[in-house]
Amino acid sequence: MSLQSIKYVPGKLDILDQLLLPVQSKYVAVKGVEDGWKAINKMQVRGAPAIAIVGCLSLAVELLPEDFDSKKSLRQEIEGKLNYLVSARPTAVNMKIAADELIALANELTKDEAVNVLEMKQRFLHATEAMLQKDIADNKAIGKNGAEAILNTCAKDTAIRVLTHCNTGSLATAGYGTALGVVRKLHELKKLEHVYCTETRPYNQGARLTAYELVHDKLPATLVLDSMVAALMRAKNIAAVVVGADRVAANGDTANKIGTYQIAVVAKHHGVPFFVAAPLTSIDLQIPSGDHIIIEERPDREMTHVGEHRIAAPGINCWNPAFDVTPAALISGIITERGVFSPQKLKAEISALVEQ
Ligand SMILES: CSC[C@@H](O)[C@@H](O)C(=O)COP(=O)(O)O
Repeated sequence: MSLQSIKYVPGKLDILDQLLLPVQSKYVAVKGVEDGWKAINKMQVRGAPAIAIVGCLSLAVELLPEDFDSKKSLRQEIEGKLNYLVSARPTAVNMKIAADELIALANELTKDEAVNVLEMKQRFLHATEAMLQKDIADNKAIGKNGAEAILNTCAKDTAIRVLTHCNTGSLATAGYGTALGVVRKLHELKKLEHVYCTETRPYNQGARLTAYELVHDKLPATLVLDSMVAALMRAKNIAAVVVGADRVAANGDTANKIGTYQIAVVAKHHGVPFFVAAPLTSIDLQIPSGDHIIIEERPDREMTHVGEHRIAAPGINCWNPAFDVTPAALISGIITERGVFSPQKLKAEISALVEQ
């Protein structure tokens, strides 16, 4: 079974259908933007970084065979299609940030008189293709920074037991993973005694995807239900929690998979450090706090059914927000490829980095 969620060569994009995992490992072709939008919306691909990469590469696949009579028409096509892709899922910011950067590039190339329409298309395609390699490099740096941060909170030679939520691994990214990259790095350093992963109802990213990755990579791991987190912290001496992010606001408030907030509350009660691991492309300095994050609500069916089998009483009302916002005050550190930031200093320190 494969752990590569995205396969791309110029003109051809295939994604591992995450709706079928772990029972079936099947790749589906994404032939253009419409396929990309549907794959993201239906969650055949999911996880904030993977959503952005698949969205942008779906546009690359569509543009490759097309001819444009002017840079203006190419620019219009790029802008319209990217904005459409942003609308597939609202909470994760990575697709929006990627779209803004690529639209800015298209604007720049349109104005540059030394660049013709063919060159403009080539330069645009290269920019989208570069996202795959950059994401893996960023994740490796996140893994290293996060492992160091967790080791720094523990006495020397302590056996590290960590808890993670949702799926943030190879399947949610171009490879290696963010929070799961931190866990992988601890294991590579021979410092990981055990990782616990939550089931992550209702879509079961933990039980289906994270558990699949952990078994595949032979990490010492145990699955727990979402309702077991407090008991787990009391019984198993958890050294740290590490989770991913869909959007981090300027004040450090973090939207992530539903259930993250209650894990952070429980971690605070037990004095367990709670880390968020995310690339800079998940950080939205444009919004002051988590109150401005749109939380996606998903169909009732994800709660009432497991596969084709109904588990909830027919007729019951459901509320199914896919994400929640963990207040910055509950977060010990935000681990990025450029270092670990305290939520309170995030905006100032990241702005200074970006200006460098
Ligand atoms: C590296 S993935 C980070 C987050 O996107 C992840 O924790 C998460 O919440 C994914 O939600 P999903 O609804 O599966 O796309």
